[in-house]
Amino acid sequence: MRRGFMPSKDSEHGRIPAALPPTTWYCSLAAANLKRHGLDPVSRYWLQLEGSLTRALQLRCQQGFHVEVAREGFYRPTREEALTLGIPMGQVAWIREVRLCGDDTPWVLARTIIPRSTLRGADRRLKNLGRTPLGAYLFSSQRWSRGPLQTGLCHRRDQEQPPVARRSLFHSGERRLLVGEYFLPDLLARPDSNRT
Ligand SMILES: C=C(O[C@@H]1C=C(C(=O)O)C=C[C@H]1O)C(=O)O
Repeated sequence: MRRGFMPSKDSEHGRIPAALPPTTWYCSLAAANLKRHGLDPVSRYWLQLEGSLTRALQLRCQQGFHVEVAREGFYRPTREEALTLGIPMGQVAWIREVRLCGDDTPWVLARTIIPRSTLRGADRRLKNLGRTPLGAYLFSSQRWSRGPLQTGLCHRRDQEQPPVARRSLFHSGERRLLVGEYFLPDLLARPDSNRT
């Protein structure tokens, strides 16, 4: 196994970052752009895209789209994530980390933090998504809506890790969850990447 990577049972590519890179979050694309001048047009496109990311990726696939679950379970969010969600420090939450793959290639890494208080009633189903994309659940529901998108600049260890990310809170009444989406170089390098 190459250092810093884990093997993937499902992917033939063997280029899958095991851990998400540390990321600095900015309240807008404009704020992030002040730090990293000249964010390229393809990154800007994905960072600002409205609606379901799953759906947008599915539209770019020739052979198919699938979700690979890297880990799912009750874990402790970071302090910063707990603050962003307004949950007590140290309280465990349901954490889901996945790879969104187009044509068998990982295109996006996603990390979702779901507080325990969100896992009630019908939303208990959020623990049982498995390979069903979270976007299919959130965007088919009338109850859930998305807050503003933050832009993340990633501090990567190597060129195979995602350079940029975006993050937003989803709300349903008092319930919240936090979705982070990290764009991998294979997606950003596609010639049709920012064509709708
Ligand atoms: C929020 C969405 O759901 C996507 C699917 C995810 C999952 O299955 O865990 C995670 C993040 C998203 O990119 C979306 O499609 O926009």
